[in-house]
This record gives sequence, C-alpha cells and structure tokens, in this order.
Amino acid sequence: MTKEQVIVTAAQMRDIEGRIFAAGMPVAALMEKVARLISDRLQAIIPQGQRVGILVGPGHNGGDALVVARELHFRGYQVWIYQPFSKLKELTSQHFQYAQSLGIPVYQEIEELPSCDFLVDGLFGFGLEREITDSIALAINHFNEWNQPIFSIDLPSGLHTDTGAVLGTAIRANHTFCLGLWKQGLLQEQALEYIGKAELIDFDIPLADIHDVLGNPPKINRITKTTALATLPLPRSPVTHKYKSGHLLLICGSRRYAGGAILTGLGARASGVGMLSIAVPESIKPLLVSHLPEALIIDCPETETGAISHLQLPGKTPLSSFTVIACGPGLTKDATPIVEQVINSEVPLILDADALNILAQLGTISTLQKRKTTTVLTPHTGEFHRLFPDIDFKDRVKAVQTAASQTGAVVLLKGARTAISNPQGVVWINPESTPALARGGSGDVLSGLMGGLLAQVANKQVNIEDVVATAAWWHSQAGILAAEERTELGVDAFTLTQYLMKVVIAI
Ligand SMILES: NC(=O)C1=CN([C@@H]2O[C@H](COP(=O)(O)OP(=O)(O)OC[C@H]3O[C@@H](n4cnc5c(N)ncnc54)[C@H](OP(=O)(O)O)[C@@H]3O)[C@@H](O)[C@H]2O)[C@@H](O)CC1
Ligand SMILES: Nc1ncnc2c1ncn2[C@@H]1O[C@H](COP(=O)(O)OP(=O)(O)O)[C@@H](O)[C@H]1O
Ligand SMILES: [K+]
Repeated sequence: MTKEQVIVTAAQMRDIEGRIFAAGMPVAALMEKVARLISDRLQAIIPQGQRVGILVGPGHNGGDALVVARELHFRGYQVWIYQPFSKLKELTSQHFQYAQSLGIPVYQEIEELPSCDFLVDGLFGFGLEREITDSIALAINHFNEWNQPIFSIDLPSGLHTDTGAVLGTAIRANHTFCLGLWKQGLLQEQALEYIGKAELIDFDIPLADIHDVLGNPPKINRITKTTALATLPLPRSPVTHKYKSGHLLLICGSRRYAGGAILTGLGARASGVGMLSIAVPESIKPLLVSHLPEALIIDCPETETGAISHLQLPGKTPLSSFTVIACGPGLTKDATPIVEQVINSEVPLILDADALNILAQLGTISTLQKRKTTTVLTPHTGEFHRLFPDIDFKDRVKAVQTAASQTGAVVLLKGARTAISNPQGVVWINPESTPALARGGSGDVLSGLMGGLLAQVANKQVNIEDVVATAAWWHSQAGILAAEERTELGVDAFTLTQYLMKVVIAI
C-alpha cells in the first residue's frame, strides 16, 4: 500500500494526527514541516518577487498559511495577509503575531486589499463543518471574482472534507495542495470544479498509524498506476494458448445500434483476450466480421425490431464454455429473454447499458440474489437510479457501497470520478479522467475492455473489483492520452479504442 492509494475522512485524519501527536511529535513542529513543504512547492511554481496574498482562517489551516506567509516573505516575495477573524487558535495566533512583527502588511477588510499576482487560501481545512456565511462568504465570492490563480492549502475553503459538498460557498482553486493523505471530498464529483490541479504533500505519516485507523488494507482506495498494473495480465505465460488466455463472449448490438457492438468488440480486442466471440442479431453479422476479423461472430435470430431474440450458439456449445460474458451495449429493451438467460447461467457476467435497464425491469435485487457467481454492474448515473431507486445518492461512495451490498455484485458507478465497490464495501475510486470521455459509445469500449481483462485473469487468485478498477483506469488513461494529442474534442469512442494500447506501450 502507498500513501497515494489512501483516502481519509476528516474524522480519520484527525485520528491519525492524534496518534502522531500522542507519540510525541509537537503540533507546532508538524505545522512547520508541512508549511515549509508547501512553501517549497509554491516557490517552484510562482516566479521570484511576485505579489502573493495570503488568506488566513482561525484554525490550523490558517496557521499553515501564516507559516507560508513568513517563508515566502523571507524568500523574496511581496506578501500581504488577509485575516478577518477576531479569535484565532493559540498556535495560529502566535504565528500571526510573529508575521506582524516582521512588518508583513495585514488587512481585515477586502476593500483595503492591494492587488496581487497569486492568492494562497488558508481559510479553512478539514475543520470546517458548518456553512460559511456573512462577511467571510462575501470575501470568498470576491476572491473568486479576482481571476488570480488561487492555491488552496489542504482543500479549497468551503468544501466538506468527506462529501465535497459546498458549505455555503467555496474557493475556486487552480491548485490544491492536499496535506498528508487524500481527503475523500477531493474525489467526489461535486467538488471537481473547485479543486483545480490537485497534488499530495507527503509529510511522512507513519504507515502504522494509517493502518491502525483505516485497517490493512484500507476499505476505500484510490486507483493508482501501481495498483492498476498489479492486475494487468502481463507478462503472458510463454506456454499459454488462446483458450488459456480467456474466452470472452460479448452479447451486444441490434439493427438500430450496430455501432455499439463494434465499439465493445474493439475494447475487448485491446485487452489482449485469447478468444473473442460476439453474439449479434444475424442481420449485422457481416458488419461485425468486417471490423473484427479475428472474432468469432455468432449470428442470432432477431426480433422484428432487429434485437437479438434468443441466443443460438454454434453446434452444442454450452454457455459454460465461456470464461466471462459481457452483455448489454446496443441491445435495446427488446432483448429481455437473452438477458434473463445469461443471468440464469453460472458464468461470470458483466451487465451494462440496456442489460441494466432490463435488469431494473426484472427487479434488480430479487433477480441478482439468484446468481451463484460473479456479477459486475456498470451503470452511469441514470442507469443507477433505475436499478436502485431507493438508494440515497448524496454521497456516491456510500451509494455504490449500498448497491453492491444489496445485490452481491461488484458495482461500478460511471462518471467523472468513477467509483467501484464490492459487496463487502471495499471501494476503488478512479482519481484521474477527462471530460473528453463524456461522449456516446465510450462506455461500450469500457465494457469490452473489462470483459477481456476479467476473462484473462478469471482463473487466477485476484479480486474481481481490482480487475474492474484496472479496466476503469486503463480506459480513462487512454482518454487522457488521446485528449493530450487531439484536444478534448477529438476523443470519439472509436478513436478511444485506438489509444488503449498506447497506454500500455507508454508504461
Ligand atoms: N494539527 C496540525 O498541526 C496540522 C494541521 N494541519 C492543518 O490544520 C487543518 C485543520 O485545522 P483545524 O482543525 O484547526 O481546522 P480548520 O480547518 O483550520 O478550521 C477550523 C476553524 O474554523 C472555524 N470555523 C469552522 N467553520 C466556520 C465557519 N463556517 N465560519 C467561520 N469559522 C468557522 C472553527 O471555529 P469554531 O468551530 O471553533 O468556532 C475553527 O477555528 C488542516 O486542514 C491542515 O491545514 C496540517 O497541516 C497537518 C498538521
Ligand atoms: N466528465 C467526465 N469525466 C470523466 N469521465 C467521464 C465523464 N463523463 C463520462 N465519463 C466516462 O465516460 C464513460 C461513459 O459511459 P456511458 O455513459 O455508459 O456512455 P455510453 O453508454 O454512451 O457508451 C464512462 O466510463 C464514464 O466514466
Ligand atoms: K484551505
């Protein structure tokens, strides 16, 4: 486990810090250490001699900011302090007194503030629990309108540390220096527009304290490159053969949505899966063959509307000959019988898109309770609401944990910060992605990729949710790489499939 992987709530962070202080580390020494690390980062980013405004709050977030003010003052920046509070915590008050004694200008009214090139936000950190109101709220709105780059210490002031909700109002930072361990709120979608670029400032929290508070391994985790690569099926065994490298069955597409089947197939192709079979309505078989010559295309009888009516496997092939089935993209709701058929099988199963809508109609929880083997559900927000209308969605992490626990499935909730939970509540959150992926068809690519990965590792000792997390990471890294080369407008779902392999080559 690395610290990059760890996610904490405010209560857990306070508990971890409490252990460090109880073991003898002086609070003032820790503040000094943290704030110097922040100052070093600021010095590396902000050109020497520039004007920096430091926003100081009443607690230790403000204390950090005051140490930064002092450091930047001595390092040759033109610093001023905005500190509008009448009462400060003891340590913060001492730093404030010393900063004043150094002649650093201090202001209490926003009307009096001189201009500056950068702002450092040390108003509130993980101690903020209630709404910001009155003059402080007005000041925050005022600073947001300045259009100067803002660097937030720990988290943008005004965000709830756990849920990322805006408590009244919040600083819109360009850059956030998260202190020690990633706060859960920084991985919640509602916080994203406030955080800017986020980085972790590691101040040497002992792993033993993290384990004592969070457990080992912890329940809620950030996907990192290291964790993702740990389940990638590389290197391949030199003596593997195509069936040993997994046999994936995709069930997808309809006359109306033929493209969804192609995109799912191309996602699966990039996974390196040994054998790929794709069941589609018979009328679109020639199209699939032309795009995926290596795949075995299974033509199925179709309904009048062009959906698969039932699965017709060649010869007497049983469903159990497949390692994994991924079912859903482009099926339409007319494919209900085939979704029921695969749910009743004992093959590990990924359900996506229309298969999820059909599952919701069948009754999510009662239907899945019958399954004896792995199921993965990959809803976006709309599909999640249809599947789980009774689950409170305010906290996406809790929502996905509840969904997984109620169904016994691994649930991946798609979005800007995709969250994955297993039935025991072990969560992975994908911390890096790109809005370039917000395009029709990019989810189909994920289904195929995930199916191919699961098929390759199905017989190994791996946790399903770890593989699902690797698929989410790989998919979004391909989006990031494609957006870097082609802009955020240039990442259509087909193009995305072409970048999947580039992610692995770049490792
Ligand atoms: N311990 C350490 O040495 C280390 C600490 N670190 C740093 O400490 C930060 C946490 O410090 P913290 O616990 O002092 O809380 P913080 O976020 O500064 O704010 C709480 C203050 O705000 C006040 N307040 C709250 N809501 C308010 C409102 N709506 N409107 C107005 N006031 C309001 C509240 O007052 P009260 O509720 O008592 O009235 C209290 O005084 C953390 O994020 C990190 O930066 C790290 O560097 C690691 C080392
Ligand atoms: N704003 C965003 N930032 C990052 N990733 C996103 C964003 N919006 C969507 N995505 C990702 O794009 C994919 C969209 O999937 P989905 O909604 O199922 O699309 P479709 O069904 O059209 O294929 C998901 O993997 C999701 O996490
Ligand atoms: K802050």
